[in-house]
Amino acid sequence: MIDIAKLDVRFGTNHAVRGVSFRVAPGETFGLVGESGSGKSTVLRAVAGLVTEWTGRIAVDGKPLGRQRDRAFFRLVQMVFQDPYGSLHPRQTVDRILSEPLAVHGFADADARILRALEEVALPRAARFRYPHQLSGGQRQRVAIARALIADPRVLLLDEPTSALDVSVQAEVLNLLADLRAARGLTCILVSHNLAVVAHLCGRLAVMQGGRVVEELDEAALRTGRAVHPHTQDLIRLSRDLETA
Ligand SMILES: Nc1ncnc2c1ncn2[C@@H]1O[C@H](COP(=O)(O)OP(=O)(O)OP(=O)(O)O)[C@@H](O)[C@H]1O
Repeated sequence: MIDIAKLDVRFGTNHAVRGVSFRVAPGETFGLVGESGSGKSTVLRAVAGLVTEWTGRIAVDGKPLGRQRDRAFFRLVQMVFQDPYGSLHPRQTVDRILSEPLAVHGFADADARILRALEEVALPRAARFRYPHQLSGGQRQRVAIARALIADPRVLLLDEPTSALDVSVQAEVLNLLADLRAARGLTCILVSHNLAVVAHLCGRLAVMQGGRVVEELDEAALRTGRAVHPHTQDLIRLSRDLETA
């Protein structure tokens, strides 16, 4: 369970997130959608402990989080970023990339876990000894997902996890994420500017504009296309345009 109440984030004079509140039930995938600069990533990064200039309340599994997080938190809550090239160390093999979190969290069965993780994200065993530049964009994102999951987190924060990928592999990675969160019972927040991507994975979502949540939609509203806020209508039109482009 993730509980966010009256979250405010300021970067100097820029009031980036303004009183955002929502709850994510255990095992649910909640979407945050909105145009560029609306504050989606900042909300996610505050939950992840990567942004510390926030006020309000963030709680995971009933436990309120402080601005500084400990090692136990980073085992529980993991994040996948948009650009796997940027988030994977270019001079580390996949084996090293996957070994590091296991060493940090003191796992003794690293070898078996790495092989299981590769299988889980449908990468061949041979990928273990490759460097990021020797993999395709989709394969790199699979490595980033494997790294996020290798120490068995409960919460997965996904920041535009498919937008840096070719259209042809976006659906593959989205389907992989859907399978993994179901198999592992993960609680997820998915951020995207593309409502179609969010609707694919999320039963509920919040629409952000100018740092605020302007509307929360559930599955029924998504299915019927009912959206009362004009900004949501704009996002629906935009994602249709992206689909047909
Ligand atoms: N580290 C930072 N320092 C200063 N300003 C920041 C920082 N991170 C984000 N901002 C500002 O906060 C606002 C919200 O940015 P944020 O990245 O959360 O938006 P977003 O909706 O995720 O946009 P995008 O889809 O383009 O990533 C923007 O005005 C941005 O410039």
